[in-house]
Amino acid sequence: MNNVMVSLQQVTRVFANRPAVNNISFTVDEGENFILLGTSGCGKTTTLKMINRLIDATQGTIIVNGKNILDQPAEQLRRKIGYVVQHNTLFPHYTVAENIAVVPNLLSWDKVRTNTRIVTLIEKLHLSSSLLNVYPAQLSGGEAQRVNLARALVADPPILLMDEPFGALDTITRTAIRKEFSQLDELKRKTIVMVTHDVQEAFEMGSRICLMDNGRIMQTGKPAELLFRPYNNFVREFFSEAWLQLCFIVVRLADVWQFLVDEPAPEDVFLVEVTPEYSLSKAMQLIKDKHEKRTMLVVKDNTSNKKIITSEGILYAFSEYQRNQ
Ligand SMILES: Nc1ncnc2c1ncn2[C@@H]1O[C@H](COP(=O)(O)OP(=O)(O)OP(=O)(O)O)[C@@H](O)[C@H]1O
Repeated sequence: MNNVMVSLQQVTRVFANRPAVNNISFTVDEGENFILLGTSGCGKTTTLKMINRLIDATQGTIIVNGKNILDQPAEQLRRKIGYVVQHNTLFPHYTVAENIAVVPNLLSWDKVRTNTRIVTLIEKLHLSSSLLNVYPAQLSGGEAQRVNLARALVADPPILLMDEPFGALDTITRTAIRKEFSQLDELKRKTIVMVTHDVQEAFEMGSRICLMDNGRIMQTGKPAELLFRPYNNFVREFFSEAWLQLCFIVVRLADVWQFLVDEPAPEDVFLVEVTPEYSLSKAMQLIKDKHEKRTMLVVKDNTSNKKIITSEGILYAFSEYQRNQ
C-alpha cells in the first residue's frame, strides 16, 4: 500500500459568503507529483495554501503525514513542507547564501552543515558558486527561481508545495528549468503538490492531475485517464484544443508496442536507439531533429524485443491504440 502524505476530506473555504473551494477531497501518495490545474480563480492557490495553513479551511479535514494539521503548531507543520511561489520571495538585503541559510539558522544547524548543504544544493540546481555572495536584485529570473527552490529544499522537507513556480519566467527559460527540475533526484523523492494553469506543464510533470472549476474538482486521475476517460464535458472540452499534443506527452512507445510495425531499415538511414519508455512526443522529436538524413528509431527493451520504426509508424500505432481505448 502506498503511504498517503496529504489528504483533504470534504474541504471548503468560504470568502465573503462565497465558496472559493467547495467540498473537495483528494489524497496524495508519497513521492507523487500531484498537479492542481484549472482556469484562473478556480481555487487552486486557496487549496494549496490550506495544506500549509496559510489559509484555514472553513470546513473539512486536512491530514499531512498521518496527522491532522490543526493538531500541531503551524510553524512545526511548515518545517515539513517546502513552499515555492511564482514571485521572487527572497529577502533583498540577504545574499543568496544567507537566503538559503534562513531555515537552517532557524533550526540551529552548525555552520559547516549549513554550508555543505548549500554547496550541494546549488550544484544540483546548476547555480554557479560565484552567485552565493550576490544579492537577489542581481539574479536573473531563472536564477532567482532556482535559489527559491534551494531555500525550500535546504532542510529536506518530505513535502513540497509549488504555486506556479515557473510562471514568471519567459517561455524558453521556463521549458528549460521545468526539464531540469523533473530530472532532479532531490525532487524525485518528494511528495509534490503543484499549482499550474499551464496544461502542457501539468502533463509533463504530473503523476496525477486534479482538474478544478469554480471551487470544485471536475476529475482527479492519471494524465492518460483525463484524456481517454474524461468524467464529463467540462474535462473533455478543457483538453480538446491540445488533446493530440497531450496524448503524445503521456503515451509511451511501450503503450503502443503491439501496433508498431517493424520496418526494414535502408542502408543510408540514420538509426537512433531508444527504449520503449520514450513518450511518443520525445520519439517524434528525435526523428525530426536529424533531418540531414532520414532517421528511423530502433526501439529495444531489456529483453530481446526490438523494432525499427518511422514517424509514420508512430502515428499509425497511436491511431490504432486510440481506437482500442
Ligand atoms: N483573501 C481572499 N479574500 C477574498 N476572496 C479571495 C481571497 N483569496 C481568494 N479569493 C477568491 O477565491 C477564488 C479562488 O481564488 P484562488 O486564488 O484560489 O484561485 P486560483 O485558481 O489559484 O486562481 P489563479 O490561477 O488566478 O491564481 C477567487 O474568486 C478569488 O477571488
